Amino acid sequence: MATPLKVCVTGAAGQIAYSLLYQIGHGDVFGKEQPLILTLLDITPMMNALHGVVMELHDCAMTLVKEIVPTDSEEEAFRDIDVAFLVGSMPRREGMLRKDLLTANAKIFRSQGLSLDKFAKKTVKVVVVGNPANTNAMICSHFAPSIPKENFTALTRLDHNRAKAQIATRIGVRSDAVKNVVIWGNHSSTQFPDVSHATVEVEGKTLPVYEAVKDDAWIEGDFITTVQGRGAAVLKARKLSSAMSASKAVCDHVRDWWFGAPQDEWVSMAVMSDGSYGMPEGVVYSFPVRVSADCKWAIVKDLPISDFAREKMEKTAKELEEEKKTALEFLASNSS
Ligand SMILES: NC(=O)c1ccc[n+]([C@@H]2O[C@H](COP(=O)([O-])OP(=O)(O)OC[C@H]3O[C@@H](n4cnc5c(N)ncnc54)[C@H](O)[C@@H]3O)[C@@H](O)[C@H]2O)c1
Ligand SMILES: O=C(O)CC[C@H](O)C(=O)O
Repeated sequence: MATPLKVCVTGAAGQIAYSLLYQIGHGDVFGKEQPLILTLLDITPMMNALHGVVMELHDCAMTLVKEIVPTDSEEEAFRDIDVAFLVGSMPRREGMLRKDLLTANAKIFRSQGLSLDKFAKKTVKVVVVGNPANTNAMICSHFAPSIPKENFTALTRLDHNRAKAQIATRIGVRSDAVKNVVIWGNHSSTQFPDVSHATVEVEGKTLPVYEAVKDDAWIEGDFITTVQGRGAAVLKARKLSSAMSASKAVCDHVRDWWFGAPQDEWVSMAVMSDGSYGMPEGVVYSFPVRVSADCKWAIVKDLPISDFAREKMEKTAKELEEEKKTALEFLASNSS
């Protein structure tokens, strides 16, 4: 049997983790042959609830899970880990602005960046889910300088899945018939869900999405605002943020990173910008990426960009630059 992979989930007593942990333990992310050691981090007041989650994980009788370590210590949670799912943070409640989250959560990601730098393997792969996910990933990477920048990503796969589902429903096909949508930028209401390069298979024929939908006004209007506002709409309806669809998307993101995404398709991942498409370097920006079987992602280059698209891509980039400035200034004046 393979050596166990050491995987950490933070926010392990929260609602996303409650769905996510079963999927990881069941082999949906790292495969059905990969044994796992799970380290579960949450804050001290949540330790009782976390013990309940551990009891349930045991009761799932999952053959791949060799050991479960619940803890409120970052050192214990991150020591020698291969993969980190950074879910733990305060979610937005109704009435809160995203900006409120920035300062509430920035300190968490500074602390976790510093601890990853000290305790995790240098090859650790990190996906940040806790909001504002892109900027939290930037902070984490900033405070973990000994870990390569390409090992830090943030989740925009939920937005990617939402975009695919909206198009598939509109055309009346399965969601896997829709390929190569792109989420550009921030996991926020400024994100740009773009289907100008996307295709859909309808009755055995591959068509551009624009041609199959035959309603440019919808694609450039309601489709975009629906995807941009989907998280807020779920929050309004449930009074809690999306957890089932978020955990499914986290699994899609890390499984594709681990095993490679299908070669005829790209996926959206928020990664450290290298300036591609003229977007600013040093912010964690969602791009279309191809992922190879050796766990390496690469931004898809040279897609033609219309004036309509560029304006939207720049707007979301500007928001990320502002978030970065606010977060780093806040952390500089709040040193503990
Ligand atoms: N990127 C996305 O697509 C996406 C989608 C949905 C939700 N989210 C975000 O994911 C985060 C978690 O959502 P949730 O619904 O599971 O929230 P939740 O409140 O149910 O759970 C969050 C958990 O994190 C824990 N936590 C807080 N500070 C911590 C710390 N320093 N270390 C470890 N754990 C800590 C809390 O105690 C809690 O158990 C939120 O920020 C939410 O906005 C992101
Ligand atoms: O707080 C929000 O508006 C969004 C919550 C979450 O990130 C989502 O996309 O479902």
